[in-house]
Amino acid sequence: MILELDCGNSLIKWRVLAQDEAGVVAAGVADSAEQLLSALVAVPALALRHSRMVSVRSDEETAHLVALLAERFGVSACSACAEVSLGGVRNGYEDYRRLGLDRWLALVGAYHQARGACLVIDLGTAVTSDFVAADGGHLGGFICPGMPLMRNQLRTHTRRIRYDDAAAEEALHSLTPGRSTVEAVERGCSLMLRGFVQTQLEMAQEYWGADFQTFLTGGDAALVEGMLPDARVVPDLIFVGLAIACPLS
Ligand SMILES: Nc1ncnc2c1ncn2[C@@H]1O[C@H](COP(=O)(O)OP(=O)(O)O)[C@@H](O)[C@H]1O
Ligand SMILES: CC(C)(COP(=O)(O)O)[C@@H](O)C(=O)NCCC(=O)O
Ligand SMILES: [K+]
Repeated sequence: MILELDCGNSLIKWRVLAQDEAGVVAAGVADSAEQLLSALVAVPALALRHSRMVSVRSDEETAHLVALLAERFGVSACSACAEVSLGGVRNGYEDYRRLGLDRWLALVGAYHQARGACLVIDLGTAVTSDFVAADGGHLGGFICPGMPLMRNQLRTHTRRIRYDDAAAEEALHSLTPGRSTVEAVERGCSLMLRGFVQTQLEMAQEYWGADFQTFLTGGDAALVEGMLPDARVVPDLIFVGLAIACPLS
């Protein structure tokens, strides 16, 4: 079996594939390395032979996780690293090592599936967009705060914005003007994200007309899914790129 990990700033997304990479045996999200280990131990008949991972966390935190996996399961994880080009895509950053590895793998995965120009939007702790031209040239992208960061900034830097997570979820069932603090904040932040996404779409149209595909991924993709009926929602897009970055043989 193969263990795949995507360590974002908020959550570790994990899944276990059958040895032939054909199917997903188990999958989940974990808050911490400890929670990940408990979830893995609970997978029936777990027999890990390989592991690959991508992390945007600190080098220390990533190394700690690699060490834990080696100790507990005897696997040495392949960690995706920065590259100038991969899977037909050329990294567009001035310094290719500075592009977030999650962005890199998501856009490599998207280009692999689109085989043409694509716009990749990842809604997690941060929201990122990346533009890849039909010839595989990465044009660059944008980073802005995601939903968790926007709401926490408001909660932390004001005196009277206070509400719990359950109320937040409820508030997003509509986007009409808020009639309570929680509705006003959650809907306001959600509209900011939609405005960002709309701008990305317009920019892609300026570059490529109608000749591109939009990919949505990340834990908060559902917040904007409705405004992009033609987008491909691919929750495991980073894992598609990860398999290209760390092939088994
Ligand atoms: N099972 C879950 N547990 C917690 N948050 C979740 C879950 N599923 C989706 N989310 C949402 O995903 C967001 C985090 O997205 P994610 O793409 O995992 O971020 P990151 O890659 O930065 O860790 C959270 O803001 C939350 O709204
Ligand atoms: C932009 C990010 C913080 C997004 O992280 P995420 O929301 O997926 O946890 C991450 O890709 C990152 O640390 N990037 C390095 C800076 C850059 O891409 O320019
Ligand atoms: K992200």
